[in-house]
Parts: sequence; C-alpha cells; structure tokens
Amino acid sequence: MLIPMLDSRDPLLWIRKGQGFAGIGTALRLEFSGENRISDAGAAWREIAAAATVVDPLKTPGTGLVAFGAFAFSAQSAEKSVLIVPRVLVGKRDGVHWMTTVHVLHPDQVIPGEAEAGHPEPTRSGTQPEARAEARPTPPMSRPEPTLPPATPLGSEYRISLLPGAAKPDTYRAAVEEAVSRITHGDLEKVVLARDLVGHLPDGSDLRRVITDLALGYPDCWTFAVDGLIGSSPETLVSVSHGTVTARVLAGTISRGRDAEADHDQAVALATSAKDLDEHRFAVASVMSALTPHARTLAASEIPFTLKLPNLWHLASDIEGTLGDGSTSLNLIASLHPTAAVAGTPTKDALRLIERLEPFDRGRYAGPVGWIGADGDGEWAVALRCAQVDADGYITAYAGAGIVSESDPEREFLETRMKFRPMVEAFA
Ligand SMILES: C=C(O[C@@H]1C=C(C(=O)O)C=C[C@H]1O)C(=O)O
Repeated sequence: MLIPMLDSRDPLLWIRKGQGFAGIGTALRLEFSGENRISDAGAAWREIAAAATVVDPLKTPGTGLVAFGAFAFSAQSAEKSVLIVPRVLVGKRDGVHWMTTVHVLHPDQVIPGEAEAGHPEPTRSGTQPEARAEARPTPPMSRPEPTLPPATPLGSEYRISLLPGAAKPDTYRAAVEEAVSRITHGDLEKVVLARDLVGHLPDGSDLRRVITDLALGYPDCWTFAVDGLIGSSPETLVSVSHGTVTARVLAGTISRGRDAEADHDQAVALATSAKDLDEHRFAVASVMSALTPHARTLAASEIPFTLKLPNLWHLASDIEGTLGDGSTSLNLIASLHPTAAVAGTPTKDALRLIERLEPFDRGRYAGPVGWIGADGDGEWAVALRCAQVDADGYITAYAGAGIVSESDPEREFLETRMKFRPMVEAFA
C-alpha cells in the first residue's frame, strides 16, 4: 500500500481501485488565484515541463514529472489553488511499480524527473511478478536501486464529530426554497447549493487514518489528498491519455435501499425520475459543450446509467472522445470548470445565486483535483465528498445537491446528509 509512506499531516495522494500514486516531500509548489487560476497554472506547467529533463523509460500515466493539483471553486475564493510537485513519487499501475525523484536545480527551474521502474512494493514479499522486472529500465544499469521512503505505523486512533458550520440545516432548507422560487420565476434552470460541516483535528493526529478509511470504503472513487484537501470523489471531471479524453458526469441522486429488492426499486426510481433526468441533462450538456471545441470526436452514453456507491445511487453518463487541438488536461479543466453538476445552468446566474445563498467560501470543494504529467496528460476529479483540513487543524467538509424546479428542501437536505457520510464516518 502507498498510504503508509505518506506524511501523516500533509499527505499527497491520488488513488483508485488500489492504483495510483503517493507523493512525499515538496520539490515545487505553485500557487494561483483569481479568474484565471486554472489557465495560469496551465501556462506555468507548460513552461516547467518544457524546461525539465525527464528520464521516463516507463511512459505509463503518472510516470515522469507529475504535479498534483487542487483548484478553488470560485474566482473570488480566499483559498489558494495549487500545483505541487513532490520530491519523491511512488506509483503503482497495471502491475507496474515505479518511483520518481525530482531535483530542483534552480529555484525557478525544475530539472530532472527520473522514473525508476520495477521497484518492489514497500511490503517486500520476496519474488516479484515478471511484469515488474520487464518494466525495469535498461541503461544505465549501474544506477543504484532507489530506496523507497519508509512506511511508518499509523498514529493513534481519534474520533472527530463534524457539526453544522456556517450553513445550519434551516439556513440550507431556506436557501433551497429561495432557489426553487427563483427557478420557478424563470431566473435560471438549475443551481447546486451546498452546506458545510466543521470540526477540529487534535494536534498530532494522523490523517492517513482518514485516507485509509476512504480508500478502503470507496475503492471505485478517486481518493485524494492534496494540500489538506481530502476526500473520495466518484466524479471524473476529465482524464486525458495519449489523445483520448474521457469524463464521467454525475447528477441525480437517491438513497440505497434497505435490502436487495428495495435497493433495486431505488435504482429504477432514479433512472425514471423526471426531476433527476432533468438535473442530469444539464450536467451532460455542460460537459459536452465545454469539450466539443477541443475534440475531434466526442460521444456521451445515450441514456444515463445508475452508479452504485456504498452510500447512494447516482445517475451517471460516460463521455469519451479524441482530442483534436493538443490541449493539456489543465486546458480542458479550464474550459470545463464549473460544470452544471456543481454550479448549475446557466453558469453565470447559478454562480451569482450560490454566492448569495451559501454563507461560506467553498474553497476547493467542487473544484478540480488531480494530477498532470509533463506531456499534459492527467486525471482530474471534481472535489466532492471531501473536507479541507487547514494547518491549524480546522476541518471543513462540504456537500451539495442540484436544485431544479421540482426540488423539495427537506429531500435536498437529506441528500446532502447522504453525501456527507464518507467524510463523517472517516473522521468518526
Ligand atoms: C454537489 C455534489 O454532488 C454533485 C451533485 C449531484 C446531484 O445533485 O445529484 C450528484 C453528483 C455530483 O455531481 C456533492 O457531492 O457535494
């Protein structure tokens, strides 16, 4: 496992289905803010990648020079958006294991990203599968075996309650009611309204405990930890690999049933709910229109499917295409963010209403979180089912729901409660 190697208070992680990578230490940290935070990051990353000497014999997604990123939802946010290049990255994908070390030769310049392949897993078990040996780079054979960062035992257990923050339950219900009336008046079609829960992490607490719970409990989600933003998101904002672009749009939610039959009925109810299909349609349309100018081919599933998670069902659509304009994954998220799944439709009106009705700064909640490689490929999720843990230990978790004309304040409140479950349980 990668998690035991992480820093206990400042972990860097990107993992799904047991595959992904862990970052240790910081070689480079870049901060961005304001309207152009994502495109500024894209431009900065192009320069860094162009100046770097990368030794990457593996050429697997995530080998070579990689930056983790987390971006604020709003242009007005006080929270910084970041790109972080770890000093050491340990990765695992499709049976290949690697370690990348980064040396910064000049403060304004990152130089070599070296991927060392075929390294044994931290829990050494003797013989190694052949795939790993084959992936080992040949020259220079004389290079010493890289030493993996040590795995350290997890710190003692703790239990933290997350309680309503700036948006109390009644404030939230009132905000939903107001949004429904604005939608009914024709001011906009959909808005996603969130609320917050807060808590405090005692000194010396090991955040790897929370991350382990998330990774084990939500293996099909992207479990991430970037600059204190920790969570397990089911929603792929965009993934780019060798010219192929994919996205998974989620919008429309229902609770799981108590037994198999009730659970099946819930999935059918969701798949046939006019309200949820409406919400979903807006979200797919926003992703399709943002990606279309960059794609040579692009297609979404004909009808959404139901995606089962441990805490709920979602309506989901997968989108796939080929890139036509050489965009990097950061260029694409600059076009995509914020989608109608987390903002609403039309975007500008939805953002204005969020600003007015949510009594807190979303920070990086609902913003893009993920990674980018030197070639621009990368994987980005929408930062959902997450919390920001700041340097003083203050924790803020967020969850929202898409409001359309048929929305009911109590049901939307209960939906946010379901969405909080991963974080509430991981801290409890
Ligand atoms: C806004 C959130 O989730 C988004 C909203 C959904 C909905 O309204 O049904 C479903 C998935 C996400 O796109 C959240 O988890 O906080």
